[in-house]
Amino acid sequence: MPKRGLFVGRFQPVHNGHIKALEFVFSQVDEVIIGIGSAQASHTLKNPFMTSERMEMLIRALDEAGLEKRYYLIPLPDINFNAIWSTYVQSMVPRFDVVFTGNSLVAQLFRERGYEVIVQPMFRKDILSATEIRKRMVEGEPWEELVPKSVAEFIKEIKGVERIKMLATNLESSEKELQAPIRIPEF
Ligand SMILES: Nc1ncnc2c1ncn2[C@@H]1O[C@H](COP(=O)(O)OP(=O)(O)OP(=O)(O)O)[C@@H](O)[C@H]1O
Ligand SMILES: NC(=O)c1ccc[n+]([C@@H]2O[C@H](COP(=O)(O)O)[C@@H](O)[C@H]2O)c1
Repeated sequence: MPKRGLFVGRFQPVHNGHIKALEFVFSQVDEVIIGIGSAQASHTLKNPFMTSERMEMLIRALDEAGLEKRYYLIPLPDINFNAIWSTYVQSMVPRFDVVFTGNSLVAQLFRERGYEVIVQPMFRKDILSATEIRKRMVEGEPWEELVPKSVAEFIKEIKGVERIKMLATNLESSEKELQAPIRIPEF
């Protein structure tokens, strides 16, 4: 039976840290299950990309990195119920033997269910973070060097930066509306 590893992320967007982490995971097991977390979420500043777009980024980036082992991409909508989350994941994906993560909550939830958990190495977390990349996109700073070339091209194809900027503008104007003094209409 092939040894399978599970790796969960939101991939908003896929970046070079994910690929480095996945290179490590691919080196440890025969097959990799990649769970796409918060799969229901899109069009928000924290989760701008749809699951279909995140899948396309992963396919292109893994191809670019020459990671040719068998992998499965499985969307995982949030259930906001930590106590049963690992059991829920188990019900959504094929059998796996070991979990790779750098997220301490994910590690704890799987360890408590008896799974082997390997904390994967982190690479330049100061800049290789999706939060940093989204921030740079909103602020018009260079972000392309932090993601695989194929992902940068794809984000341009789908006008991803324009989407994030629009989401930031919408948020700013709704915050302004909330702060505006309440005017009582005169009758
Ligand atoms: N720089 C990195 N090096 C190695 N692994 C990373 C890096 N950044 C994230 N990961 C791994 O990816 C998984 C989380 O994926 P996720 O898409 O949430 O990344 P993120 O960059 O932390 O996202 P966000 O900043 O949007 O919260 C975790 O297992 C984490 O250990
Ligand atoms: N209760 C839950 O729904 C639950 C618990 C732990 C992790 N998760 C998800 O797993 C993913 C973990 O990825 P991050 O490392 O980006 O947090 C996220 O999508 C997160 O929402 C969900």
